[in-house]
Amino acid sequence: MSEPARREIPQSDVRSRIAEARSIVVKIGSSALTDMHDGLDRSRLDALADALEARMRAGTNVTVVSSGAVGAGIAPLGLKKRPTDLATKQAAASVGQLALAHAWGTSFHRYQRTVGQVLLTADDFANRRHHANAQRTLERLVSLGVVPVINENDTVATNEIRFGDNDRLAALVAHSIRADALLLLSDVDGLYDGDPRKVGPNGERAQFIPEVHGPEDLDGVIAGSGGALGTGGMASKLTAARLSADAGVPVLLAAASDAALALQDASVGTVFAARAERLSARRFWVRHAADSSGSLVLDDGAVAAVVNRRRSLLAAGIVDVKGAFYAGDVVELVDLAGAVRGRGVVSYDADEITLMEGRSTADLPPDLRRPVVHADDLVAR
Ligand SMILES: Nc1ncnc2c1ncn2[C@@H]1O[C@H](COP(=O)(O)OP(=O)(O)O)[C@@H](O)[C@H]1O
Ligand SMILES: N[C@@H](CCC(=O)OP(=O)(O)O)C(=O)O
Repeated sequence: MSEPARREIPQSDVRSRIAEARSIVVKIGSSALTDMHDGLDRSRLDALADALEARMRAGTNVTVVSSGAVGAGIAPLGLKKRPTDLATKQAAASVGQLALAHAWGTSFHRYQRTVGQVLLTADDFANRRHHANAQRTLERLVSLGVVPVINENDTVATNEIRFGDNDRLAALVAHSIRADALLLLSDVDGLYDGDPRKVGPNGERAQFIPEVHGPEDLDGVIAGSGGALGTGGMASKLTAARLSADAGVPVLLAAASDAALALQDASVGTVFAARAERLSARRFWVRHAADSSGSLVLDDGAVAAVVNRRRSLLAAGIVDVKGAFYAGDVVELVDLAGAVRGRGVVSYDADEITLMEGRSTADLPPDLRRPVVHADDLVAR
């Protein structure tokens, strides 16, 4: 059978920016590294290490986020398919992570390159001290010429091992280490307007989207689920790409089998342009990294003021307070219909806001006249 024709992809500013990035985060999905029956695919890891090493030799700092621990634990545990219950998933991740880290070490050892394992949870980005420590470790590893290989710390993940978390984790890492580009390598060669595995009744196939510059380019796009090895599918990649674009980091989504070209000149896959105006580190943290500890329900006037006019939130527009939180915590700002319209850092404890809600500033005692959420600490959805 002849090779399918390579797609013609025009060069663009976003692609040049990714091709010339001095520091990149490369996230590799489970589906690109593991096979249900044979576990880790060593030849695919070797090919990825070849492409990553070539980019490092060209002068780029590379940080890897590697999924695949659960997938790599399936065969050694004698399981027939990806486990669905949390305890077995965590057991598989525990067994598989050791194999995964070892496999990366072996692949890079062919170049005398050392790898360092870093296990993180998204929660670590919500905790400023953990975040600062992780950031320092990652920067030090890179300055020592070591490839950090990051994965979610699955065995301590408190909720569950959510599919696709590593896409988000990779975007948080890219922001944290101030990377110039994020590459998401998967088993699909880019973004399509629908699931590329599906064929319509008249043989219609999903259309490839080479560049995304803003939400308008995603109109009508159906982001479907992932493969059998269990992942977040396209939806989690789009969320991660948006998060990264907010942070000012452009994204390339490509097939891991195209890693050599993706890393060499970004001439494959879909690119997501970064927003020209970056969110400040503080607002980025409020929107993406911090856990929310509760919520404030706002009346329509308050929603219009904070969402449309970017004003501070005053007590007068609050109709309800939910959850136990303290001054300095991040809360969700919810409208009367229950939709989340923003997030912000509160200046008061939940108990105090309960006493203040609905009251105009002039009616409040002098020590409670500051806005409940200052405009600088508030991000609209
Ligand atoms: N709109 C879409 N565009 C591209 N791929 C899609 C889309 N919707 C669903 N997919 C599927 O998402 C899968 C990639 O996601 P996933 O399996 O989570 O990868 P990974 O393991 O790399 O995180 C692809 O196999 C693809 O079939
Ligand atoms: N931490 C998990 C992977 C979670 C995840 O996000 O997977 P994927 O969507 O394949 O990147 C593992 O190593 O199996």
